[in-house]
Amino acid sequence: MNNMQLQQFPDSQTLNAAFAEQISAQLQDAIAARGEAVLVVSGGRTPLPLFQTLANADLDWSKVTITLADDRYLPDDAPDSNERLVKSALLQHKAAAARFVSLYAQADNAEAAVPELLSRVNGLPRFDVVILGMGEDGHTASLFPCSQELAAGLADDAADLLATNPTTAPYQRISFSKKRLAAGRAIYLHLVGSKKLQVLEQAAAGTDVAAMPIRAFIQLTTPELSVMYADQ
Ligand SMILES: O=C1O[C@H](COP(=O)(O)O)[C@@H](O)[C@H](O)[C@H]1O
Repeated sequence: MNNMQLQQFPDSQTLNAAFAEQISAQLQDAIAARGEAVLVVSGGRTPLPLFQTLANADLDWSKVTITLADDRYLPDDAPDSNERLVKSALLQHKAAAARFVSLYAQADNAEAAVPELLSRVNGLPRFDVVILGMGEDGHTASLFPCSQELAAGLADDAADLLATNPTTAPYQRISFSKKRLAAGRAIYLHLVGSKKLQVLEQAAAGTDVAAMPIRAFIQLTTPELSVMYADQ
């Protein structure tokens, strides 16, 4: 069963302007209702221009906590660290006042870092806005179809986060579980490029979540997944 809502934009500049406005309005509503807001973002290549736009949003960022849906298990100065991207593009300008919760802790490997990271994220309230990305294999966050940990990451009784070991992508990963992400008040999927739309259509046409983990979010009903898409 697919319940997603697709918002299609003529280009990514128009998408980013509208998306940043929507996100700030939802964070503002959360602050008005509960005194704070939690924003979960993704890494990879897609979100950079969105982050640059959102960083200038007029919002009381000091009441906003930002974390990542997932990260590569890398220190924050590594070129492929999602945290590095967030710090350099989103936690700037007005958004520099936000609190950032990192998914990196120094340990022998990602699995060994999980207990400390779990205690770091345990106190976070329900996420107000979750922005997911998607890979061409249908992975989202770091819930990869190829990884042995996928079932644990998709389980209804999953812990908030886990280490994953993709075999088709570099680096060990730390990922929030489907359960924790899907409990968000608003859940978006941010896609740019026709190849990504084809992958989404392929995902929407089937039901096997293990084959394409993004399906776990396409199937959500409360809230429905909002897809923000532009061809380029
Ligand atoms: O590895 C990752 O990939 C996905 C998709 O990234 P993109 O470069 O195709 O936009 C991303 O959502 C995730 O956060 C990241 O760790």
